[in-house]
Amino acid sequence: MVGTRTMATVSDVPEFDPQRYPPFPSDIPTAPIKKISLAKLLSKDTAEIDALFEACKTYGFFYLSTRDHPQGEALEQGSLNMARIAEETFKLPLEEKKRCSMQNTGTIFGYKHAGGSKTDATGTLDTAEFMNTAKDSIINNASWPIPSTVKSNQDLFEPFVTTAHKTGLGILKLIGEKLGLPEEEVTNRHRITQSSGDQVRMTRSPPLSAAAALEKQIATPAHTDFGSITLLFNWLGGLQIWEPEDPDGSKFWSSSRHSEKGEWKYVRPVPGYAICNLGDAMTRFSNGVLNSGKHRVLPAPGPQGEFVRYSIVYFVRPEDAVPLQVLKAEGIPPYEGKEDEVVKTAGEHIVERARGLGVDTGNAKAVRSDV
Ligand SMILES: O=C(O)CCC(=O)C(=O)O
Ligand SMILES: [Fe+2]
Repeated sequence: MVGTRTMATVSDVPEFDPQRYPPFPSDIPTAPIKKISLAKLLSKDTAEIDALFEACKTYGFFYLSTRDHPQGEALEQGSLNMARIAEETFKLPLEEKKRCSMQNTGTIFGYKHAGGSKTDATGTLDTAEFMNTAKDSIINNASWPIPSTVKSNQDLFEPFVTTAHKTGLGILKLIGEKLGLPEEEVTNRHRITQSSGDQVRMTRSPPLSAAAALEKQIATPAHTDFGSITLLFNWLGGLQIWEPEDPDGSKFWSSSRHSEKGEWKYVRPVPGYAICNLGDAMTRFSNGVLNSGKHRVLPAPGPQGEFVRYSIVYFVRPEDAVPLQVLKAEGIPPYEGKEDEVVKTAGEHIVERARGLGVDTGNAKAVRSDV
């Protein structure tokens, strides 16, 4: 395989080419996250919904099948289209990528160059490039700058965004039902027509280097996603999730994720499955019942580490105007904080997170109100 790669000229060989990737090593411990069938969820299979709910209360991560229902097949095909566009996008001249930089949008939409954030206290820089395209640029004519490769492929973005949003929302509704939330409590917070932080993220990070320690090659540092649910497509390993040592020692898994005790476990990429995880908004809405799992990305281990790594992510987030507060339902412990606590909206929270990433959000509110 590698032989063919070195014989061909660089431009002949796509970087994103899952056919060429060797399997994930069989001798590395991986996180035991559950496989959930999209077809069974869509047919309201109660045992499958119970398994989904259990996954969301523990790891907050699960595999979602993409080959047992046409909706899943559309998602998988869409993710492949997105990854091919990602390769074209990252090859664009730096000026074109910087025209769309997060600094220019003043928010989390747009381009982040590799090395845009720190991965540890000694200032080691991350190695992943991101291009984030707002759902609202695709569906609702928002005027954020987008690169030429996204503009010329709007016809491929549109069905991917629509299907990913519909799939994510469908899962959120099932989880909401288990918590005792009426369906509209979930749907009215995630309408595709409303301004939100939903986005398609394309990522690219370099192969494993023998010259540096693994901890100095972090593509994306430890974080939790801050929306409601994330649909992730990756073809090479490298994603790790945090497994707390004693999750039952805390009242909820969601609080044990802050524990210093535990270990990072790789998530094996499995053909025919997306990886889904909940974000912080769901932990907040459910007062800690649901877990937004901590994770990070390293270069892929073993022979997979020879390849440039791409991933495609769709983030479903609450509408900008939604207050991030505990919801009332039978399955949610009542909020015990101050009644008069100032509650942030999802839109405000996003501006804060962007600032945390070093983005100058000085005029972010003015820009966002254009949407
Ligand atoms: O690339 C991956 O596998 C995960 C990316 C991720 O966690 C993120 O973009 O939030
Ligand atoms: Fe993430």
